[in-house]
Amino acid sequence: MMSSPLRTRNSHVIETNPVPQLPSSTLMTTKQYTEEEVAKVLLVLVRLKGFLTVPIKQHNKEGDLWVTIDAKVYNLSKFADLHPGGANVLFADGVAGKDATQAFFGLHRLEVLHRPQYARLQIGTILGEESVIKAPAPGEVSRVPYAEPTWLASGFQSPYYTAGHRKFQKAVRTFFMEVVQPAAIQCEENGKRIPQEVVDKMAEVNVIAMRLGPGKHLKGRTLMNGTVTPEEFDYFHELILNTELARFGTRGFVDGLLNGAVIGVPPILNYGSPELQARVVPEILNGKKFLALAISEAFAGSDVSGLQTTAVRDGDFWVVTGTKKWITNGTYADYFTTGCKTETGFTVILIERSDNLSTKAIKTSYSATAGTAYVTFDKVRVPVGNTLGAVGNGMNVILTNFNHERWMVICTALSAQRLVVEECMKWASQRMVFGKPLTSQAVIRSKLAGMISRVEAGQNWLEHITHQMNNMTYAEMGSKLAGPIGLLKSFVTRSGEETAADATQIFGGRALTVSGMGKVIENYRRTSAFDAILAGAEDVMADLGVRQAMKKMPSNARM
Ligand code: HEM
Repeated sequence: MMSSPLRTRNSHVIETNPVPQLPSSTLMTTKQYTEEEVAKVLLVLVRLKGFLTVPIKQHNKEGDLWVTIDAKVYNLSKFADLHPGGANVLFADGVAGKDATQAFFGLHRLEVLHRPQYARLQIGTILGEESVIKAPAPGEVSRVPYAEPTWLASGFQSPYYTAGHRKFQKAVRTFFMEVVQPAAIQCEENGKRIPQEVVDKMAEVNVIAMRLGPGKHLKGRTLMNGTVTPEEFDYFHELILNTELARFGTRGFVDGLLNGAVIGVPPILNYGSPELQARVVPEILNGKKFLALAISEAFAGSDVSGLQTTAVRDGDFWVVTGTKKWITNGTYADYFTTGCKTETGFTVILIERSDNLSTKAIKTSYSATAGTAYVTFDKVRVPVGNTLGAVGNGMNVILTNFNHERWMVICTALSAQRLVVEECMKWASQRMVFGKPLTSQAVIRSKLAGMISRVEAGQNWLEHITHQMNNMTYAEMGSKLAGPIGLLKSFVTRSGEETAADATQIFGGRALTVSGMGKVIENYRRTSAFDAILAGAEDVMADLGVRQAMKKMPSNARM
């Protein structure tokens, strides 16, 4: 009476006898049933006799269409006409009523199956077969080779990271995947600023404060629910934060994630008066107010000496007039850390938004979620107490601040680059051409070799510099690391452009569409140039590195 299920990998034919054979039927619902419920289900199924006797392969026609993908059974009968790829493809030989796993993953990202409107098309699983294709759970590291920095790969050691860093990394990844990633994807698409509830949650675990790096501003704060103490927090913790937040393939959002504060608050911490710090810093670190760094102008970018915004003294006030361009987070910032021309050189002044300060969004080729603005100061009156550092010492304030900003850009740029490597590794393995995976082509493997080598070289250099930062004073960093950081930034962004070009070749037309298989590559190809410009143009960075080295050439050095 009991016949055993017969199934082949390709057809999923399963013959069953009607009633007592439920366990060996073609599918088993994912819901867990009690014995009592099972009995009820059996009764219902008895009435639907045909259901148990029809093998999956016969559900292959209009109005009755099933496919299996990775041991899960999907009923596409009603969906076929709504399918974005058209109904015809679903009725093709090798798809309708069959195992469509390979066809599906050649055309869709796994996340498609997780979208609620599609997840509900799943009506069961194939008995005795395990679903093997899974997205990493929140906090989990990827097992795709080179998808993670080596210190996170199983079996590898690192001289830099402690057990504490590992614990922190896991907590940060979980937090970012659960709390930030959904907002990142939405904001990247709709161009809106980061939602306040996400900012509040980040403030709760002190992400905003930690992104400014180690220092006294962390004192008394509970970091990532106590995973690390303020005293233990070092630049490797900050590197981890920067790495994790750039893993979503949403470059505009990386800047939208309050980068203005990351680059604009350090001058207040390092040069602001205690009163100013006490008034302004807590509300920013608690996510209640926003800040932007306002240095670049239409008149001057990397050549800060050409700035034209002026600040003129009038009693206890500065009167600031001028414009600033490309100001990240500027559209919604409450404060602007602003580089101004004063009588005796340059001075950095913290300026609060007021009626005389207006901002206008600038359309860029990355998402408006970054809040890129054109800022106009129309005789804005600012208390002299808002001066950051000595009057005339602004160039020093700006230049020392650049080190941390550029190092942060390197961290996020490398993380985004590594994500591209992961995408290419996956795609080259799952994409079939002429009956073989893309990886069977030597030219593809050669491109992968190039992109892996570049990201690994950048990572190792970054970790080496980060180690120096942990062991130097702020002033030492300024004098010793400006050159190496400039060179590394230039190396990483140049690598990024090569990697974007290689990835585009590997993904072909898919790299040109903002959704679907190549969406990460499209975003990266379109936005990697931002890293090569923001915080110092690539060529200027390379030149800075060499100029700094030349300054240190011993006068008696000869060949
Ligand atoms: C559960 C089953 C399926 C769902 C929910 C689904 C959903 C989708 C969605 C949402 C898209 C739009 C592009 C994207 O977001 O990736 C799409 C495109 C497409 N789908 Fe499906 N699909 C399914 C199964 C299949 C199968 C079995 C095939 C077999 C050939 C197929 C062929 C296509 C094609 C050719 C496109 C257009 C791809 C492109 O423009 O690059 N789909 N599908």
